[in-house]
Amino acid sequence: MSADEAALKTCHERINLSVAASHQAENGSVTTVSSKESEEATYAFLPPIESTDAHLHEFAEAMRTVGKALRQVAEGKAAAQAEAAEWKRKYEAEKAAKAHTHVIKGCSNCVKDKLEHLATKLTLETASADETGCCGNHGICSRQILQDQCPGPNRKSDDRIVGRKVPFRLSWGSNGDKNGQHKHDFVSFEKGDITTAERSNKQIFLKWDSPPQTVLFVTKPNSNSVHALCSEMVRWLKEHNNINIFVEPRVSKELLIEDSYFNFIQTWDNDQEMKTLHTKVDLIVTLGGDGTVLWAASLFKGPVPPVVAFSLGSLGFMTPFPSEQYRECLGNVLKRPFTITLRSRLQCHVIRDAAKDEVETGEPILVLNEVTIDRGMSSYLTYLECYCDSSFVTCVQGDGLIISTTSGSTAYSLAAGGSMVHPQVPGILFTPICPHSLSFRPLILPEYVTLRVQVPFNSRGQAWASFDGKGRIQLGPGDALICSVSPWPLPTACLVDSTTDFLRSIHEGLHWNLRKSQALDGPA
Ligand SMILES: NC(=O)c1ccc[n+]([C@@H]2O[C@H](COP(=O)([O-])OP(=O)(O)OC[C@H]3O[C@@H](n4cnc5c(N)ncnc54)[C@H](O)[C@@H]3O)[C@@H](O)[C@H]2O)c1
Ligand SMILES: Nc1ncnc2c1ncn2[C@@H]1O[C@H](COP(=O)(O)OP(=O)(O)OP(=O)(O)O)[C@@H](O)[C@H]1O
Repeated sequence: MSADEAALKTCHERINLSVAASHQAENGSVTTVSSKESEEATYAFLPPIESTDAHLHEFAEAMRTVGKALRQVAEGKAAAQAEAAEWKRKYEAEKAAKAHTHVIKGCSNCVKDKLEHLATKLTLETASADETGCCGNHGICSRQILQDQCPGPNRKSDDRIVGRKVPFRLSWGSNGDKNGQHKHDFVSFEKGDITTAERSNKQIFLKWDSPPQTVLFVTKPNSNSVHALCSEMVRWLKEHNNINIFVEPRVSKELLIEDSYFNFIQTWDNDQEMKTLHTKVDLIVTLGGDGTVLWAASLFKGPVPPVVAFSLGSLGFMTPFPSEQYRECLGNVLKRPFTITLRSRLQCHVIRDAAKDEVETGEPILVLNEVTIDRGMSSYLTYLECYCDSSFVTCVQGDGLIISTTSGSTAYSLAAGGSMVHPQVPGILFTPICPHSLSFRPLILPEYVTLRVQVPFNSRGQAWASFDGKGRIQLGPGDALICSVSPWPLPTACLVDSTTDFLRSIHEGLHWNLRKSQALDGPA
């Protein structure tokens, strides 16, 4: 072997070592090596080569540059990961602090004590009604909590418009009741609002303690048939049931232009007033398709009153009530117990330049169907790093990713190959959009996890997040989206029950597994 060949071999070996070190660095161990040490190591691997061969010299220089570039990439990634971990820690701390404040603000003692009291009653008391009208068995009454509400800063001004919400009770049933599991499994209240502190896996029934007094109408815009039905239903509810009516500001104007008869309807003037709607409204009626239910859910950033969704769209997965029979349907819902589906929602935070900035303290964006991160107008693949709690899930390379609720499983996620999931199943769907990989199957994760989707610093393109198909937000390298299940689900009234309604929607809406039956004649 000549001196030049020997020098070239040494050079190759050292470059391989350098590349291996960079790979190791990418896998996380780089955090133990300072950048200076790393720089020195690179030069130690590749000392200047004394050679008269110009090509060999050029080659060695090029390889040194490659080694340096690899090191820089690995170090950049490791730094980003370290900073991302730090930001997640801050985020969790902030969340914990907020939760603590919330509990204190919400007069934790009275609510918690009542819940504990009610839970004890659930297990101890007999089925006979007590003096508050609560059976104390197989359910929770909102009455005690409502009667004992802590005075809030806006209490007086809120009460001026309409009275308090009427109390109701939730109960559940399933064939498995005999095994006693129900003792640990209940839907809870916070000042009369439905939450999923402990999610029920049973069919839930809602029973008013006294008839509802206030109904909010949410209607699809620009539709004559919807407008006509809305005005008819408002009249009927007022005249036959003496119900207070709330409508959106747009609808209020339309109804008042139509007839001064509608002077009694109420609306809101600004976001602040809108935020207190849940304290005044007993029931929401939607007139439209699934998009109108999504819209209604988006008006409530916290607790949502039960929704009765009338179908005036083409598909209607979440709109089981036939609008032609509104008198019968509304009459039943106002007077009799009815079954509800608790549809979980996702709360999303966009964190800018995740590795560096402080936690965004803004309100979360709530979605009922899904949050989508896609490539927008870009013709490049999206490149997204996904984490589930502190575990790395995968890198998405493709058109994007859908993080969906079970209610959204029949929407965009389904179109991208995700499974259809019953809306009461507690889970989060993780569905890639056109992944450039043969083995990227969709996942369903448990409901308690927090997902983080991050655009890495070395991503070629931008990414775009959209929420229930609306409100697109651009995500640049370093930005991240944090997503977890909200404590505020959307309770939707069922026409029959949760499962019957779900199966009807996939049969009628999608013609699921519709196939002509085989003829009897044929091979024996
Ligand atoms: N390729 C796709 O299938 C695709 C693409 C974009 C958006 N979407 C869906 O559209 C939703 C927004 O709905 P929109 O009405 O405001 O927009 P839209 O008017 O464009 O309607 C989209 C369609 O999705 C249906 N849909 C909505 N939610 C559904 C659900 N939970 N289950 C079954 N079908 C559902 C609607 O009935 C409608 O037919 C998004 O949340 C997303 O899930 C689907
Ligand atoms: N109250 C509202 N205010 C503003 N926009 C609304 C409202 N209700 C619905 N929309 C929007 O109108 C669009 C159409 O609504 P929706 O999906 O209910 O009707 P549709 O398209 O006729 O029904 P389907 O989707 O079943 O065919 C949706 O994008 C939705 O976001």
